Amino acid sequence: MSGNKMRLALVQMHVDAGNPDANFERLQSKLEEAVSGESKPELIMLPEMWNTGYALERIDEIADPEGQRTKAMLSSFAKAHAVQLIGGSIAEKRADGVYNTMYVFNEQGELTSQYSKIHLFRLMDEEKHLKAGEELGQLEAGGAPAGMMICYDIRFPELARKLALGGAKAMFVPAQWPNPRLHHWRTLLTARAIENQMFVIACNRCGTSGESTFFGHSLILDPWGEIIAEAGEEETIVRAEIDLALVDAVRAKIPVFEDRRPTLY
Ligand SMILES: O=C(O)CCC(=O)C(=O)O
Repeated sequence: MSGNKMRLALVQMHVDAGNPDANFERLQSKLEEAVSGESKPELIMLPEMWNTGYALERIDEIADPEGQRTKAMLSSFAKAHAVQLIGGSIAEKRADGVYNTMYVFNEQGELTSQYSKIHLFRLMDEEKHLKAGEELGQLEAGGAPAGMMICYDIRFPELARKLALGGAKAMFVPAQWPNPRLHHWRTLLTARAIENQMFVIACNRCGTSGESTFFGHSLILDPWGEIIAEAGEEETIVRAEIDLALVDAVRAKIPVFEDRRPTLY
C-alpha cells in the first residue's frame, strides 16, 4: 500500500449449491489466479455464502462448524501471500444455529474482524434456516476504518449511514444477488456510495443455482458514485486500485455530514 492507495481484487465466481468440497477447490484456484501476475492485490474479497450456496434445506448439515475449515484455508492463504482477505461470507454453524458470516484476515493470517448478516432475506427463506447477527461489521482496510454489509443489507440506508458516521470510508459487500434485479443492485450500491461519500466494493457471485441465475456485475464505486470497475456475467477477477484520500476530498467539497439535521430526523 502506498499512502492511501490500495490494490483490490474481487473473486466473482460460480458457487455449487450444497457442495462445499467443490467450492473450496474452486476458490483455491481463484485465489491463486488473483495473486498471479504483476500487479499483486493488497486486498482480496469473495462473494456471499461461497462455501455452501443457498442449499438452505441442508444448511445445518453442510455449514462449516465454527468456520474452522474456512478459517484454516483463508488464514493460511492470507499469510502465505501477505494479503488482506475479506472472506466473502460463509454458512457458519454455531451452537445456536447457522449464521451468514464474513471473516477478515490480515496479512499475517490473523482473524481481525467478523460480521454476521443482520437482515435476513425472506424472499429466499433465509429467516427459516439462518440466525441473524446482532452486531455491526467494522474493519480496517488500507489504514482506514471501513464497514461490512451483506447482500440484502444494502436495502437499509440507515445501516450504511451508521457505519459512515462511525468513520467508515469504504463499504465491503459480498453478495449472491440474483436476476432479475440488476437495476436494484447497481442503483442501491451507487446510492450508498453517493449519499455516504464512500467507496463501495461489492463482490457478487455468478452462474446458476436451481431456478436462480446470478448476473455477477461485481462493482467498485468511488465516493462520487462513479464506476471504477464492473464485471460482466462470467467468472472473473475484478481488479482496481482505489485511493481512500478521495473520500476526504469529496466530503470537503460537498459537506453532507456537516449539513445533516439529526435533530429533525
Ligand atoms: O435484496 C435483493 O433483491 C437480493 C438479496 C439477496 O439475494 C440476499 O440477501 O441474499
